[in-house]
Amino acid sequence: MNNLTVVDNPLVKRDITVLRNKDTRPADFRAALGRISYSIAVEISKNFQLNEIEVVTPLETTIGYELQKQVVLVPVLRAGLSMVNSFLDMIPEAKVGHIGLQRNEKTLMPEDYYYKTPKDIGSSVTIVLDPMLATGGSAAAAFKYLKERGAGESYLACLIAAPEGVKKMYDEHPDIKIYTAALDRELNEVGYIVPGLGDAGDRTFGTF
Ligand SMILES: O=P(O)(O)OC[C@H]1O[C@H](OP(=O)(O)OP(=O)(O)O)[C@H](O)[C@@H]1O
Ligand SMILES: O=c1cc[nH]c(=O)[nH]1
Ligand SMILES: [Mg+2]
Repeated sequence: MNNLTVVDNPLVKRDITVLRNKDTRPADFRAALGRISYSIAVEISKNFQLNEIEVVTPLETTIGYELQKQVVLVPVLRAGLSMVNSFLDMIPEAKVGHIGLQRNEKTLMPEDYYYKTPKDIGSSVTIVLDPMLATGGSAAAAFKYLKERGAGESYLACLIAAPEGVKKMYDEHPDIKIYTAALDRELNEVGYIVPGLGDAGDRTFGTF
């Protein structure tokens, strides 16, 4: 599907392996997740438009560049939080909104518990951060909320995507470009991505 870019990079492949390993402890899990997030941020930033500006070096005046649009990062709580610092390192001028969603373990439907996004989202580039795209219910709900508030140019940054989630996003939000570090085989009978990495929130914060 043309809404999906799988970031192809040897360091990302190595770090996805660290994340998949069931014996990786939370500190190493967070570190690998942060390193992959840098690569995803770079890939997404290739879409950004620039304004030319003048910059005065110690020697002369020359052409420089600034981002045309404000960037708004929107981590989906909880697991998306672990991607924020890497994106902010790359885009320090970005604003950060938050969306709280938790999948109901029986119905697999997302249940919302928190929203806070900047007012000028309509003129910004919005990047939703969530390491896991499983059924796609959470991502689709996040973009529904953001579009209701006027979001325009928007991207989804994830680490592992399932084909089911990519399809749901394509069906409901075909304008959203998804960037992932891996496209996995399928969802299992309880809605987990396989081979996957388990529950990203639990593995990030040690809540198992
Ligand atoms: O595509 P979906 O089927 O909606 O599943 C993906 C969602 O599940 C995980 O969050 P979870 O509900 O486990 O919340 P948590 O981050 O607080 O653990 C993940 O971080 C996504 O938000
Ligand atoms: O495999 C999955 C599916 C949803 N959420 C996760 O954290 N992992
Ligand atoms: Mg979870």
